[in-house]
Amino acid sequence: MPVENSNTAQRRSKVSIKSIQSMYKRKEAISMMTAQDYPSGLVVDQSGIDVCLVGDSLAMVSLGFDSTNPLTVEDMLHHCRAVARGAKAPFIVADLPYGSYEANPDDAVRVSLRFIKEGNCDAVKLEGGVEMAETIRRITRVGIPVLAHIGLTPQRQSALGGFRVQAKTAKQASALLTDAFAVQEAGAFGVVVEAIPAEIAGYITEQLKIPTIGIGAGVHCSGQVLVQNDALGLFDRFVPKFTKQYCNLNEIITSALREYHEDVKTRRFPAPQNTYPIDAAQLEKFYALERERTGVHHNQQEHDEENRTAHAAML
Ligand SMILES: Nc1nc(=O)c2c([nH]1)NC[C@@H]1CN(c3ccc(C(=O)N[C@@H](CCC(=O)O)C(=O)O)cc3)CN21
Ligand SMILES: CC(C)C(=O)C(=O)O
Ligand SMILES: [Mg+2]
Repeated sequence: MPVENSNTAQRRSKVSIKSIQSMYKRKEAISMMTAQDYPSGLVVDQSGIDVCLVGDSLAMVSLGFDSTNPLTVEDMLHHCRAVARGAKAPFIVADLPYGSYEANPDDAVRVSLRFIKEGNCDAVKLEGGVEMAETIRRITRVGIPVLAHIGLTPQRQSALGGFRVQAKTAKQASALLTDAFAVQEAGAFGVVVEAIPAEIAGYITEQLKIPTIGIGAGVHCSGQVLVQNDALGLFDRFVPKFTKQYCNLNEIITSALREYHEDVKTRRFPAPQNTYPIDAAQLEKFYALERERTGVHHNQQEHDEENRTAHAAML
């Protein structure tokens, strides 16, 4: 099968904050997908997706934690750098890790600068509404675009009582709208709205003059985001209602690895085409050297015979 070489494939141009704003103005839906390493960043790049989120969900999908909270800044920077090597064209947003930005705006500015300077990202994302407005203002003031995240904020799952749908009551919906206005006013270039009723997300989208990026928030948002592992069927824990699984990579990969395992056991792999030859004269010479060294006569036919005997004994 011919494999498209990324060196010869045409490179699309870099998505900027300006292109995001122009998509929003044209009412063109913004597509965003997470990535956590070089290959997952590469496929986000190759599939034409606009925005690549290095989501802290990687704590769960790549590192196997039960929540996003244990992820450190150093962990996240390591993943961001790998994603950036693969996702050349998409606008790259880094999720600020839990505990790195909440205590005060100075911390938030410092850590955000690290994600631009050392993480090779274009923007940062942080969870919170009204209470994070001052922090968002401070980060944007030093020239770093901020994506806000309201509704289900997974880093606060303990206070929320788990990964629960938000804004299901009129009062909570009003509070969420207040959060949305606050992050917009603070200078966020967009806001992720997670796990809220579609009508509320649609209403917030109408009210704002910055794009809403929905995950479990219905079709009326300005854009959509999914965790790549969920979309590809490469995660073993939960399947949120809002996920659309486009393929089942877990199944495909497991069956491929089973086949490999069988090939090794049955010695179908490696086949001659996976094997390096040696010039016959050189091989004869080598055996001659060995005869001299050991005094034992040894040739390839004998060697093959030994292998067959050993294999038969194993079965
Ligand atoms: N793989 C993965 N995908 C995600 O979307 C994701 C993560 N990890 N980690 C961080 C957060 C956690 N998220 C989640 C996790 C579970 C549900 C979930 O199970 N929701 C229930 C509804 C619960 C209720 O009744 O309110 C569902 O059935 O969709 C939702 C969001 C979203 N984020
Ligand atoms: C689900 C998205 C929005 C996220 O925050 C993540 O992947 O961490
Ligand atoms: Mg996140």
